[in-house]
Amino acid sequence: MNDNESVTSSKTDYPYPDIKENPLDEISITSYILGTVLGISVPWLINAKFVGFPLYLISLSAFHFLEFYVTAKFNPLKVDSNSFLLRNGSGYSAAQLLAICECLIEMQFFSFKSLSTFHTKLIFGLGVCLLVVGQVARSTAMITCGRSFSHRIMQEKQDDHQLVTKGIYQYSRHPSYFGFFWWAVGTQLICLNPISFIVFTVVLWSFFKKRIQHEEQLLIKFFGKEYLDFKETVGVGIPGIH
Ligand SMILES: C[S@@+](CC[C@H](N)C(=O)[O-])C[C@H]1O[C@@H](n2cnc3c(N)ncnc32)[C@H](O)[C@@H]1O
Repeated sequence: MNDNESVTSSKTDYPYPDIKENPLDEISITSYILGTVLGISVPWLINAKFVGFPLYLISLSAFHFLEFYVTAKFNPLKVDSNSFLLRNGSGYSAAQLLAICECLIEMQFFSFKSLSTFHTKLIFGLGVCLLVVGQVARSTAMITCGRSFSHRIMQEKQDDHQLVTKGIYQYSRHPSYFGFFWWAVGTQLICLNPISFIVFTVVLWSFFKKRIQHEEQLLIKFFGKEYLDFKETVGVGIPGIH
């Protein structure tokens, strides 16, 4: 076996992910914790006073696991321990903490945290739909974009960076942001969290608006008219972001 063969998977052309960027102890512990949260939350659904909270924990652990898994499977050259997206900035951690505290406090002290009325059932049902659509869109976008996807915005065009306009990109030109936004809004609807619903919607809307503007300036620099034509014909799917 020569040096090249020793680092190349026999099933794909991809070199093995960089081991220095992928501390195996950290990755295995993170996966274990996410699996534990999922493992505790699934049986909790059966006897929970309010199913929104364990369902939220399930969607949160599945989301962060899938961020790493899909990157590792479909874009292995870009996978690293940050691919779980758990270190997604202090604002993101604070928002998730707020959502957990709000849900637990309101479950204790407020009667609206139950699926006993038509309105709460409707909000909960809408939340489940949004989080499923959001998660499917997010993971499908990462798979479709493949090697051109990166959690960090590329400031320089990489040799293997190709403009993706097919598959789910025919319906949204930023399907992973579309997915993230609606998934996050959906999580707050299933929790029946009025405060966090407003906070998540406003903060994520402003975040993606700025991010898309910045990302598109670079994409126009990389792909010129090809990107301008794409921008002209395909929308984003987040209200107020064009
Ligand atoms: C976090 S990914 C998000 C991709 C896209 N904005 C989305 O929501 O699906 C960011 C990277 O994807 C690249 N990117 C964005 N749109 C792309 C497209 N249509 N084709 C190829 N690369 C794209 C950007 O250059 C950036 O480095």
